[in-house]
Amino acid sequence: MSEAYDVGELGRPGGVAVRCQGVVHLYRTFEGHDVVALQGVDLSIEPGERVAFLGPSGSGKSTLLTLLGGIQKPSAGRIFLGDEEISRMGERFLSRVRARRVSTMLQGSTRNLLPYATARQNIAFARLALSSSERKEVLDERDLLAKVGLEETADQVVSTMSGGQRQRLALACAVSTGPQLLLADEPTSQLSHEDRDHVIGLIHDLGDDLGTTIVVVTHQPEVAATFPRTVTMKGGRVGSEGRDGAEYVVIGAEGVVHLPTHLAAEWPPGTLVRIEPEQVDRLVVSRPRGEEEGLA
Ligand SMILES: Nc1ncnc2c1ncn2[C@@H]1O[C@H](COP(=O)(O)OP(=O)(O)OP(=O)(O)O)[C@@H](O)[C@H]1O
Repeated sequence: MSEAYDVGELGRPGGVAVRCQGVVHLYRTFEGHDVVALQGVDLSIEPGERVAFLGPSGSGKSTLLTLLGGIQKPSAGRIFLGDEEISRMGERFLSRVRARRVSTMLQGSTRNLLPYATARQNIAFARLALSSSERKEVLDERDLLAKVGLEETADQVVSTMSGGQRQRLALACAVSTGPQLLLADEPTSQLSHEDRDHVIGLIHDLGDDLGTTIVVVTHQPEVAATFPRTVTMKGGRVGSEGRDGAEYVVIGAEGVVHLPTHLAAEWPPGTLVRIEPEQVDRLVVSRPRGEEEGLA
């Protein structure tokens, strides 16, 4: 692998752009079958943008998040953070990206924390890979714990904390390295409404303060509604996107367009349609006359 990557250059304060080109990911099961989790994801996220990934179970949200976080490498396709292609980086560089530039909160707070350590010790552990000069650039531990409302709990052991406290600590650990990209898989599932709103509010506050690019996977409409952009995964691809409350379907590879979910049952696979350009920015999709009656 090239020695040219300067991971430090990825790490200027603020957010980083994320770009996926034709990303495919397969899992090999114990039985030797291949499961296609992602089948051609094209996606661009601007520096500092905040995006919620939505979609049915199994549509590939978590897989995409782990690829963006450099936890797994895609089977095919390319992923860029800024100008650097993480899908081609060797493990040595990738581990530095993970330690300093991208933080991933996995699903379930306990997977992100050391249960028998205190809040303070967890933050120290998350920062182990930072150099002494990098440590000077990141938020002071006391300020960080105060930001997430845990200043009184600094010396409390994680296993004695409530679910909301743990998730706030997991967030503090994730941002303690000053990442340019924060990825969070279902950070508010299994929390009370009050804790959910608190954690999501903190994620947005940190985005406001630090300019971090933020991607959150969620099944909760209340959480998705707080994000200016939503990306809905469908069958391992980006099916649709929401921008400022309006929903758009996304033209995929080879011009493929997913139907809006509420129409998919009415227009099943195999339905004949005619596509006519009405204007340069307007297409009309229609079934040939009589086709409606012909459908089951
Ligand atoms: N480790 C694995 N081994 C084999 N198949 C896997 C593995 N992880 C995920 N998959 C499969 O890949 C596909 C995408 O899974 P993924 O977890 O990314 O979807 P998801 O949209 O995050 O689902 P959920 O909302 O349930 O978390 C699914 O078919 C899933 O069964």
